[in-house]
Amino acid sequence: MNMNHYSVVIIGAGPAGLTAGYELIKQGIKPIVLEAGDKVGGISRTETYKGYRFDIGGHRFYTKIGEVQQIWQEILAADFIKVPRLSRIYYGGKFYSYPLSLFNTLSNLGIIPSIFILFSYLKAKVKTRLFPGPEPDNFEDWAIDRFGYRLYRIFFKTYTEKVWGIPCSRIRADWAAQRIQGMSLKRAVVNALFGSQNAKSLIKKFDYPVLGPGMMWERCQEIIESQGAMVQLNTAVTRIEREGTWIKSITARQGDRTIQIFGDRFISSMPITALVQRLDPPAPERVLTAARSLKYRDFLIVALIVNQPDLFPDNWIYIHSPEFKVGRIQNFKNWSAAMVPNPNKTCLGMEYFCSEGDALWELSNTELIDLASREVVELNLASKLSAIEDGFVIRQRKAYPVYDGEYRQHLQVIQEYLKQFDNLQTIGRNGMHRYNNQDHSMLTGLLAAKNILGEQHDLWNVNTERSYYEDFTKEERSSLKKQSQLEKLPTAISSKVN
Ligand SMILES: O=c1ccn([C@@H]2O[C@H](COP(=O)(O)OP(=O)(O)O[C@H]3O[C@@H]([C@H](O)CO)[C@H](O)[C@H]3O)[C@@H](O)[C@H]2O)c(=O)[nH]1
Repeated sequence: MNMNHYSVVIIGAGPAGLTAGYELIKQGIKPIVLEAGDKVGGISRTETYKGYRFDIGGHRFYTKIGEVQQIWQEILAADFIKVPRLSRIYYGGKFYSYPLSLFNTLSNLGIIPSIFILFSYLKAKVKTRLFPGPEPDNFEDWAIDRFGYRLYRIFFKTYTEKVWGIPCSRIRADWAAQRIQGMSLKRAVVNALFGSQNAKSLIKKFDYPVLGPGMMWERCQEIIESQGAMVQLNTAVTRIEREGTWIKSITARQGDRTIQIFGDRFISSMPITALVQRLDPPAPERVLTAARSLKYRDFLIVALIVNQPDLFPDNWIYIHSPEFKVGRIQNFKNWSAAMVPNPNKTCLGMEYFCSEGDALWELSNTELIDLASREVVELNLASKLSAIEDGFVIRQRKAYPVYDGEYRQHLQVIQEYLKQFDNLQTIGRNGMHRYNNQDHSMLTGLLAAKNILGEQHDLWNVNTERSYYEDFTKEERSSLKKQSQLEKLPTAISSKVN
């Protein structure tokens, strides 16, 4: 067995792990990064099929976190493009602009249903004013309180249930509080009427690496390696050896080789459940039980190559209608023209939310490509089946940590146990079982590295203390703009690499 010692060992080369590595090398520490997969970027990687590039989901680069914006600029400044945001919701045979536009919404819904929606909204408002109760703990009650039943049914229930595969009444309100708290009907109407005149508005343009999000992480890997640190791919952690509450080493499989890596400090972005289950000697039974009880939602994407140049103008479309299994459709050339090798063709990402082992997950690739092809034609987004030339399937395990009724207490048990380990920090989406976006995952990686350098940050507060929402005030927007102009100046690291 091969054995080595490193001052810092990082598990996972997704956005969180690589950000930790990047910060450490900037400060002169050379960590080793171990990645189970064959490429870097985690869920933010870019896959390629016959020259067509696609995301696992869609990855916009926008953030309110100055430090993250700075890292993006340092790594990729010249290779970002500005992409206009356009997305719509498909429901009941109609397309709704998103964010909602008053005229489009009213004309799609019709006057009478719109009046019913308004009354149901007012009913919810009157109820919460006259009979204020405790904050609802499930998503259904949370959304009805804020939007009224009818709006909830059209714009939240069906899509949310597709994403999570469980009824909205079984999803904790924490999820909504983290993702959609800032929205209200009143605000949607003000936005629709006054657009950018409104104090806060959703971003209309976002940054995107010209070759997809994976480009950011491949470049980050290059920078880390150019400074003498190592990113080892195809390296799956199989055991984490501990002495009490001190991690001593990690055993990993690299093809048919087994390696053991000793370290002083460990940072892990692997799923927190797997981390706990790989501890040796094993964690206490109550911690293992908690780990077995946390759940994930999986995801699969069917990339369809269509022999038509322009199918629709959106970056992506949400498919709320329950009669379609597809949840969201990405049109990658509308993110960056360089994502498709032939401008006369289109590559769509048909996204299906599912759970490993369920009927969708178990379909063969051919069946999935047939299903996606049929659905895209029935949605009138592609003209005919014969226009679909080819397809490719990617299955992504553990795409989303599930916030069901019990997750909090299970996570608490694991968190309390892991907090006793002085040389281990968990970061990132699955590393903390928190539905982070890329920027918040990166921030946990950045702060973990800073902790190693002597600062003291509580990673479990990230995303609860820093705002998630993608609406920006004019002040926030102009401060980030100023900052990114400053950051276009080469820094020590980016000038070395470029
Ligand atoms: O045993 C294991 C298990 C996993 N890995 C690798 O760890 C990487 C984790 O990356 P990722 O799942 O992408 O998670 P991370 O928190 O670093 O990144 C976040 O970014 C966004 C995302 O891009 C959506 O916007 C999201 O918040 C998080 O995904 C991955 O490469 C695994 O293969 C391992 O090495 N060993």
